[in-house]
Amino acid sequence: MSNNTKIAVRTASSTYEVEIGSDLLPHIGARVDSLLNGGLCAGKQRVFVVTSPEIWKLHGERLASGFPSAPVLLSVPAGEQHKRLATVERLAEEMAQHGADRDSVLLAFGGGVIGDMTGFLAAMYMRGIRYVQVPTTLLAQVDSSIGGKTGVNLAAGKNLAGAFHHPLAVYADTSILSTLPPAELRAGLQESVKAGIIRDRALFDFLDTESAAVLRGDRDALTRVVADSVRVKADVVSADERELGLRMILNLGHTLGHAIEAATQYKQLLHGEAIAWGMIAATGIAAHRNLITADEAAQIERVVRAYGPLRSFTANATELVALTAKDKKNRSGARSFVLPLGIGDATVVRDVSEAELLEAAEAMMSEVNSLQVTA
Ligand SMILES: NC(=O)c1ccc[n+]([C@@H]2O[C@H](COP(=O)([O-])OP(=O)(O)OC[C@H]3O[C@@H](n4cnc5c(N)ncnc54)[C@H](O)[C@@H]3O)[C@@H](O)[C@H]2O)c1
Ligand SMILES: O=C(O)C(=O)C[C@@H](O)[C@H](O)[C@H](O)COP(=O)(O)O
Ligand SMILES: [Zn+2]
Repeated sequence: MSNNTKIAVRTASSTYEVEIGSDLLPHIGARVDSLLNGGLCAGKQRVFVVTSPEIWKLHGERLASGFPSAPVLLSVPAGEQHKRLATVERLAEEMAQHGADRDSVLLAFGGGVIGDMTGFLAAMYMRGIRYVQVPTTLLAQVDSSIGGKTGVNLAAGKNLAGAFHHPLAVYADTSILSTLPPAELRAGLQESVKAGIIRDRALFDFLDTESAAVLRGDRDALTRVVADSVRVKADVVSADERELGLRMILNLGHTLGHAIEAATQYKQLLHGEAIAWGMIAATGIAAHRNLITADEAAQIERVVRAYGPLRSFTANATELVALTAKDKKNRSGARSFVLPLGIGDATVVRDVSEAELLEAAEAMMSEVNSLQVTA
């Protein structure tokens, strides 16, 4: 426990810590009780844990063992297709039936899907209650549990309904990652590759040279990747909480990635897999514009593919470009697009034309379609 890493997120609206360690689960109850000034032990406040049956079965006992009394469980099925308003409404009704009040605290115990929905539930239940993030996937530990972006998907597009609402704290227990399916680990690592590309050359190089250790789940390698990725996210969010400028760089690969997810009804690719395609397309656009050297563009593509495989999906380029019109970064009709300038640096441009985007989407779909033929 003494070797735990603590990284602060400091925004205008709140300050909180991300604690990363390898045996945190049984200690989270005490941490939360202390954040609530003893309110749990005194029986004054109640904790509602949002989780899935699979995650609870694997790790619930270790989490529950640290709480003075058993938390109320709110269950959601696994899968991105459940990240919808209907699920959040059902959870809010269950909370009300259990007598949750404004002093109740939600705890998100799952991956990004559960984290995003729990944060949104916390933002809207009785107009806002507190919540804690206990991320159980690599993706959630390195990215989604931090920064207060909460929400759900609409049929019209990804994350189109939501709110900014920060957690009280984030507890990332890296030992939980040992049960994560390899495909989920790989997909989550794409967000760390993204963090390296936009802001941290050393992290990118580590992911490049140590990919074998990282992919076999070596504890030390993963702990370093989690801590370095969290530092990138915490720094960016602390500088621009509401995504008015700098924070948009966290969206590298997401404009086309989100379009892929919406076009495939959130069922064919994992989030990290979709943004991997998006990062390759964005790097292609940057290379065409001579914003990045051919050598660095090739390195990015190689590392993204190392954390693949990039899997095929069913969509067409025109449809994908049309879906990017719903991107939340677009303002007053102008498209915003994140491009890498090199390894460790990225920018937002506002002049990517529809034709340029279509060309990149067509190049991507030609590879996707060739994968379908050979599969
Ligand atoms: N809010 C943000 O800033 C932000 C950032 C990045 C991504 N996201 C969102 O996060 C979501 C993706 O999150 P994800 O990749 O964690 O997927 P996920 O939440 O769907 O979890 C992936 C799968 O892993 C299982 N699982 C979780 N923990 C496990 C464990 N320890 N052992 C075994 N199985 C486990 C889950 O049951 C699920 O089937 C997307 O909706 C994406 O939009 C949000
Ligand atoms: O925190 C952010 O800001 C991000 O963009 C992180 C992304 O990895 C994440 O997928 C996020 O949910 C995307 O948000 P959105 O606002 O583009 O829907
Ligand atoms: Zn993402």
